[in-house]
Amino acid sequence: MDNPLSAATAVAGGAAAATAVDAQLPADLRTPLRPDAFALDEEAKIEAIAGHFREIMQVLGLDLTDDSLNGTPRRVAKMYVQEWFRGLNPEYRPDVRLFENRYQYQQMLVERDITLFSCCEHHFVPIIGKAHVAYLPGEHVVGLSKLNRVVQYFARRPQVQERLTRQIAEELKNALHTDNVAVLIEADHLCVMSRGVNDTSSSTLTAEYGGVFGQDAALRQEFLRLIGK
Ligand SMILES: Nc1nc2c(ncn2[C@@H]2O[C@H](COP(=O)(O)OP(=O)(O)OP(=O)(O)O)[C@@H](O)[C@H]2O)c(=O)[nH]1
Ligand SMILES: [Zn+2]
Repeated sequence: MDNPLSAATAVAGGAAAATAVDAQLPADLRTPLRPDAFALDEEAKIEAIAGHFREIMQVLGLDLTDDSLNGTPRRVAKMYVQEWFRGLNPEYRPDVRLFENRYQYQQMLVERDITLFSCCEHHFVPIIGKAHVAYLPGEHVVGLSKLNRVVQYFARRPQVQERLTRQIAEELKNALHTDNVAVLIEADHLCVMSRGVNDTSSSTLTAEYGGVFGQDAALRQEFLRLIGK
């Protein structure tokens, strides 16, 4: 198949858009993207991926005239572009709305058990788990759902759990104007469970403690207690 990026569907400005992705994060935390990451629009990406996935199925020997298999290449392509890897598109970066902390709430706020669905960038199979985030409010508080949305935005990419954890923490620090942010992720990696070592009982925990969470062991303990650890 021809390289779809050399086709007439390529649009000017793609390079500029790609460098804007994760620009708010330190360079070593940005998801590695090609400069032409946005040269194709969503529909062109779905078409191109469907074509490639059709070839994979054909190489595997599957009969694509079968009415159950026939729609699979496009189904997978749509799932990749619009669902699993939606967080690669900076148009979906959540707008984190802050409110004035009129009630002078000073204690830790914890959003726990946030549903986490991501994809292992080494094997392209799911990572499934929970994220727990906390922050100490200053002059502002955040709309609760925005915490979940930030988790989901970075999760919906090919990922390693360490980078995902730090991306969420850095984004929240920027958005909430405070370093006092904690993120803990516990997740099952299907690449560990379903292949390779085939271990279905182990899980992976990662954490990032910013500001006073990094300095104050009692505060960290309180966070861990509140999330049931
Ligand atoms: N650090 C880290 N490693 C991960 C993550 N997800 C998957 N991996 C690991 O990435 C590694 C890739 O190692 P390779 O030896 O190149 O791949 P492999 O031959 O498929 O490895 P096995 O899984 O041991 O069969 C594996 O050890 C995976 O368990 C993650 O989020 N963080
Ligand atoms: Zn993996």
